Amino acid sequence: MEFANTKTILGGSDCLYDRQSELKAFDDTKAGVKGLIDAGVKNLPRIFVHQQLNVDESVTPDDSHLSIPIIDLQGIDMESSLRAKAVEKIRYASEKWGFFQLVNHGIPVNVLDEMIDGIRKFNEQEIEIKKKYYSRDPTKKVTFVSNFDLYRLKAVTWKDTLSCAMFPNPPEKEELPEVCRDIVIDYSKQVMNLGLTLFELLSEALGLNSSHLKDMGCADGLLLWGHYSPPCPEPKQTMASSSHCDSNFITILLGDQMGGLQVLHQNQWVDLPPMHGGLIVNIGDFLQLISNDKFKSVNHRVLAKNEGPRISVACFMRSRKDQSLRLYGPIKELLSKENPPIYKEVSFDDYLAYYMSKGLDGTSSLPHFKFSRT
Ligand SMILES: O=C(O)CCC(=O)C(=O)O
Ligand SMILES: [Fe+2]
Repeated sequence: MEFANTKTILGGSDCLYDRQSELKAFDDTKAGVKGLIDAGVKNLPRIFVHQQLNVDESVTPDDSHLSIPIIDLQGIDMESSLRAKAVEKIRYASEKWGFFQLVNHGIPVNVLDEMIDGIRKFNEQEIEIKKKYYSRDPTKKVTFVSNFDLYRLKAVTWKDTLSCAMFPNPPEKEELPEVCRDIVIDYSKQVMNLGLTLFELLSEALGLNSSHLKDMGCADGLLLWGHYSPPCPEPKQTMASSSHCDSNFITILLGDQMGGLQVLHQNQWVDLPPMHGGLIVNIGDFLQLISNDKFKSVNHRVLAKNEGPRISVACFMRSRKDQSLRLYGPIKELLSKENPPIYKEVSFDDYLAYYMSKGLDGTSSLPHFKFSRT
């Protein structure tokens, strides 16, 4: 693959290039960013260069004021005072941070480690096997792809992703890659169970009946994304994930020990330090919408590193795909004269169509669905 000598078109003072061809050349390799490293690429191809990156303007929390809340789920089913404490902390975290970290969540640490290792094995196996999964077909339950929105992005991000739609209709076992199929099945089941508990706690944190969010279908679907970001030759010029908000209800995120995830809090990028055995939860746009802005879907991003690989697994809890036309609006029980609905009703499909058409440009899609009040 040739990146350096691609046709250059000069227009005005801007140096444009045949970007589409370079994107396509990269996509056609079906080998992702790992394929570039394997091919010995020493400089960052320009499709990956992000303009005006402020990667040095981040803060590493050294005091509790700037560290993401940690929620301990130990004993919450046995003791009502522990549950009340967890619910209160979840409410605070969901309102103020849109993110929290979970400990004692019930998924054994060896399962977490195996999940990370499964994604490593998938990416580090023979390219010919990986290539068979490379696809941008949204109807497929299992795909491997670099940058699902490759052709819409201003700059490509430094990562490859294995995507598995695991609930409500999981793929046949044989459809999942052999090197990680057992752990993908086991891990996603355990995350689904944890997700159900979290939706109970989130419902209670909103002052609703425990089963409210589950009954609305928030936990019907689970999409698992395993990200793999190999060592990057020029990490300060690109990102492993650009600034974005997730579109779904909640995301349950597992990271390895490399770090790199940052969350935008009070206008500062705050590092989320890796925590072995812990999980991260973040609120997505749809939960912000149905909670009428009580809970916040917050921008986050992942820095590229010159070491690695960095591996993470994001499980997106969302409604069933076959019910993606169901309309969601602010929950009636949360509304009052003082708290009128901020958003119109919208289906997940329509929301996603707008979210995707906008590309991950770092701005929220939510304002587009607000009632205009004059
Ligand atoms: O890799 C990470 O830590 C974050 C991934 C993420 O934000 C996403 O997949 O939406
Ligand atoms: Fe995300």
